[in-house]
Amino acid sequence: MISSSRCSFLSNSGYAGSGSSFSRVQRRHSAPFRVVAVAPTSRSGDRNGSVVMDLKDIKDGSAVLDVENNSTAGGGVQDAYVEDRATEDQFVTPWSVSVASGYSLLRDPHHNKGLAFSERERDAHYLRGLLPPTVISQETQVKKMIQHMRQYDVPLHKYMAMMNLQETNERLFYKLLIDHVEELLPVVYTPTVGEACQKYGSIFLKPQGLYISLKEKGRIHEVLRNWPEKDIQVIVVTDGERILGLGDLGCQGMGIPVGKLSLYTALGGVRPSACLPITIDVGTNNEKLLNDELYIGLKQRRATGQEYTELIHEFMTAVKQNYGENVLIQFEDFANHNAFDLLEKYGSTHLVFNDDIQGTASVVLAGLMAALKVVGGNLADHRFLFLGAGEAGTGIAELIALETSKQTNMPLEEIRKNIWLVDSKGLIVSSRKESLQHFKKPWAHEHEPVKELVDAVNKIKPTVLIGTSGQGRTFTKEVVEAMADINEKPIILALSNPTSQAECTAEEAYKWSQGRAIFASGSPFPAVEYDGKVFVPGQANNAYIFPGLGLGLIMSGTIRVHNDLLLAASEALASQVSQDNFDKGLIYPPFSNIRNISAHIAAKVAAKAYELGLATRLPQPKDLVQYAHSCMYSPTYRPYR
Ligand SMILES: NC(=O)C1=CN([C@@H]2O[C@H](COP(=O)(O)OP(=O)(O)OC[C@H]3O[C@@H](n4cnc5c(N)ncnc54)[C@H](OP(=O)(O)O)[C@@H]3O)[C@@H](O)[C@H]2O)C=CC1
Ligand SMILES: CC(=O)C(=O)O
Ligand SMILES: [Mg+2]
Repeated sequence: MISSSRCSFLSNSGYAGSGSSFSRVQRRHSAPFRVVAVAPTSRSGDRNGSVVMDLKDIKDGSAVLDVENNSTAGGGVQDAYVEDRATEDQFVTPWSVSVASGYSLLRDPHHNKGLAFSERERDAHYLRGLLPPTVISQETQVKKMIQHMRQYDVPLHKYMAMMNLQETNERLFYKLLIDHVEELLPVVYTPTVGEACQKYGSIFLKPQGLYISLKEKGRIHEVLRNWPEKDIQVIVVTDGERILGLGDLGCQGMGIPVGKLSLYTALGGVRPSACLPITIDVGTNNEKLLNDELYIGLKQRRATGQEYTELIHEFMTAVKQNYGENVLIQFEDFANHNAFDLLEKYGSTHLVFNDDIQGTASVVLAGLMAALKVVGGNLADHRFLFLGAGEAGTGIAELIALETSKQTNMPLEEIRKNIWLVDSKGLIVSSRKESLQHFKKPWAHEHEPVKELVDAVNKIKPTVLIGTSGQGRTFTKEVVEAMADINEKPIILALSNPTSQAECTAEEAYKWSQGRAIFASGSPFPAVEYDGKVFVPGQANNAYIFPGLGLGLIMSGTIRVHNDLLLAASEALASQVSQDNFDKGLIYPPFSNIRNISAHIAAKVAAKAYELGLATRLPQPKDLVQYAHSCMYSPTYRPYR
């Protein structure tokens, strides 16, 4: 056991984003400057394939090269980098100065502090005159920014303002998000991120994340090396085929990995420079996008079969080569015909986690564990019916079965018989078994065919109804009323995202059950007043789980995800629900306390990983909760020397 509970691996060596290009070079203005050309070929062996050049002269923190006075093609200014004087068909080199000072410091999102630069820093870093004279604290900046955000009526405008802040001042972005998490989560995450993905082509200003398309086949290792950070701990990757409940958005799905990773940092404390959002572009089958001149992705139909498999395999191999065994790869919003196979294929060779299958399962199981404290009984006493038998539905069903089996010592096959699923063709029953996708087969029980959900409710008589269909308003009045007829306190979870795809609204669930439903949804709904009582609906979203789970895996150096780690995460989350939360009708704790919750989840996950021998960071810290806290990134500004 190590005596210290301080984080020993997530070093923030003085500056935010310690792996960034600016941290590798001397920052003081008296140090020798280098000019870096962000050129595609590598001459000097410098990182990123950059070309390092000697300078003839340095003036006021800016670099001046001795260049020949070529003929001009417009411009005519004595520009140092030849760009203005090159003829239009001549090649120019995209120069940038690689020391964060002065003007470039203000434009470096990792180090920019805006008006919070102190008087001393303004002198030391050539900022005089580049900022208005006032100096304000980060707290005041947060106050100012939240007022700014509240001025926008349109959620998408808030989203764009938040993305702009992330690209301008990363620490302020995270401080704002952490301090106002309940207000801003629906902006950077579901539901607004869904609309942002749908309109990504037209709102796209600056690229975020890394794009790997079929064009890069055979060169993925090289493409990964173009990313400026080397010390990557978490990758969230999508191929954009099932973005929330919005279908195939192709390359525009990038909003999802970007959003999920901002939650890894804000909710789970993984430092931003260790997070890498990736979109794999194999084309899209979305006709609207294929015909949209503003579409940013490959305009071709999706590659499938061997072409798809080879690209993904090259990607998985390159990730391990570049970042090692311990990098966590989170698969996000793949279509189910690929998602289960990828998880199965890479589960034994990589640290992979499918958020839609596993993260969703863990968060829902936690909600159920909490709900049973209100409703009574054990998992084995309840009967479950799902609308939707894909990644989320069958993932949740399997984890419920696993936990019930552990609690009762009954075989999984027996327990599964209490869990029923409906897909687009109706109730999954044994007569359909031959034609079912492999992940549905374990749920094909003996029963006559049933087409409609309301009939399935009346026949199966579930105590818990879970929506994972991606189809809005499918929990109709008849369905909710049937649940309320069967149960004193029906548990109804409308998990589909974004809000437009939720199986029912919070208001509908409370109204149609006469205020008796225990309700939670994937996207947030406001509180509802019914019959003089205020009901606060909870948010059953995997965002409760993946940041803490990820932190637990990273801080323990765990090399494989095991179902017991998901169960540990569920237990940790369920244990954070207080009596006060229950009194308000909540089965999840509020997001306002999420960093503390994530630390508890991380600690439980790490403890289980150590117990199973999956953790490689030894010795095991004594106090894992304290250790998790100490590993968390803080967005507070650092003083610059
Ligand atoms: N709250 C959360 O944390 C999470 C929420 N989700 C949400 O869950 C939804 C589903 O995701 P996922 O499971 O990955 O998607 P999948 O595509 O894997 O599964 C969707 C399932 O819904 C079924 N379905 C579609 N239309 C109907 C219908 N009209 N009636 C009955 N069943 C229908 C499909 O049937 P068939 O197989 O016959 O096509 C399929 O079984 C999405 O909206 C997603 O946003 C997902 C992950 C996490
Ligand atoms: C929340 C999530 O992962 C989804 O809706 O896909
Ligand atoms: Mg998802």
